[in-house]
Amino acid sequence: MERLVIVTGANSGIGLALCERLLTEDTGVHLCLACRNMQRAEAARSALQASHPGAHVDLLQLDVGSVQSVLTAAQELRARYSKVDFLYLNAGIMPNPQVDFKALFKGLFSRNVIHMFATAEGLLTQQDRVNSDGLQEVFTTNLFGHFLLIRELEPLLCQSDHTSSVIWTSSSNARRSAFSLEDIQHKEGKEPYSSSKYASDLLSLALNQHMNNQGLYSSVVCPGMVMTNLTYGILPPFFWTLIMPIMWLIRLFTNTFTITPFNGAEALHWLFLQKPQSLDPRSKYHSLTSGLGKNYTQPRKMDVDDLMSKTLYLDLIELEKEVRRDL
Ligand SMILES: NC(=O)C1=CN([C@@H]2O[C@H](COP(=O)(O)OP(=O)(O)OC[C@H]3O[C@@H](n4cnc5c(N)ncnc54)[C@H](OP(=O)(O)O)[C@@H]3O)[C@@H](O)[C@H]2O)C=CC1
Ligand SMILES: CC(C)CCC[C@@H](C)[C@H]1CC[C@H]2C3=C(CC[C@]12C)[C@@]1(C)CCC(=O)[C@@H](C)[C@@H]1CC3
Repeated sequence: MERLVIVTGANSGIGLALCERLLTEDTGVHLCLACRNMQRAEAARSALQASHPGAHVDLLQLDVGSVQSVLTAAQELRARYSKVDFLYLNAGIMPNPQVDFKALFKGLFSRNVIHMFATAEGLLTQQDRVNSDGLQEVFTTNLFGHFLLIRELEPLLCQSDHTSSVIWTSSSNARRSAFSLEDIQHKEGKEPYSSSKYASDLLSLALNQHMNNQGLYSSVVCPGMVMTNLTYGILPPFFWTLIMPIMWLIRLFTNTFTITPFNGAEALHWLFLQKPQSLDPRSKYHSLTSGLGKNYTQPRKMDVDDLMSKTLYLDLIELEKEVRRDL
């Protein structure tokens, strides 16, 4: 039977590469590209249909950073479809990133150099802002908008005799110490990206605990270090041109430098082929590329605990009530 796959942030980078790979895997797949910019979404659909003539590709206007847009989009999805098989929560932002060059230089000569290149731990800060809903923008885009979308799509995701998969594009940059239950939106700190990605790891665990019995399974993925609009935004273009040979060289020493969106989409594609019941809710599934260019997926245990994940889940439900009240 035709499987319906919704991908947020599908017009570029890892999301678009995933769509390409899914159509190559299964020409019968029914894709829905959920994007904030319809011109870019149209361009993505044209590219997909050029390489896969006759492919079934729908478009949906969705800005996950806006509560009203999520509610409107979910209503449209409920009107269009009777069930959802895969929901890839892939849209994400890292606004105004700043590289700490002092830490980078220090790290280059430390024993942690590989870890530093794999996770960017301690290297990056961002400048967040408050959106028109009065919420932190990174938190809303990377986490809360997606949470609301799942809540709104429960009738399509949770059905008897049917399982559905929700797959978060998280990151190895997710770090417990960047996240606080006292400040889930990360209003205070300078690492909203890391905080939001750690929150997605916690939330995925909670979703499994609350919703597996309704047929919904959640997983998290790290695509590795991929050259996309998000990464190109971190340094000026001339700098990237300069260091690109170094990036390919680093790839020989770490399997996390997947570099191309096709490689980065490896774990997202791999999860499409698995039975959701067979997956480990406490593992993050990493896209990896060997020095010789072989792609593979590897589960790695996450630094998450049940109490934190449950508390975050309840806090998000509370926040959801508040934003609905304020609409
Ligand atoms: N690149 C990397 O090395 C890594 C990336 N990731 C994650 O992968 C995911 C995909 O990013 P990547 O492909 O790298 O980067 P891109 O910038 O290429 O893709 C991000 C996508 O998200 C969309 N998006 C951003 N904000 C919103 C919004 N408010 N509503 C709807 N869509 C939105 C973008 O749309 P638009 O074109 O309109 O901006 C774009 O399609 C992100 O979640 C990112 O955090 C994780 C680890 C590493
Ligand atoms: C001199 C060096 C060759 C310069 C490269 C330094 C940095 C700009 C990169 C080193 C590690 C990279 C990295 C990311 C972005 C660019 C670097 C900081 C990510 C943060 C991109 C988004 C993610 O989610 C992470 C998994 C990436 C981890 C590594």
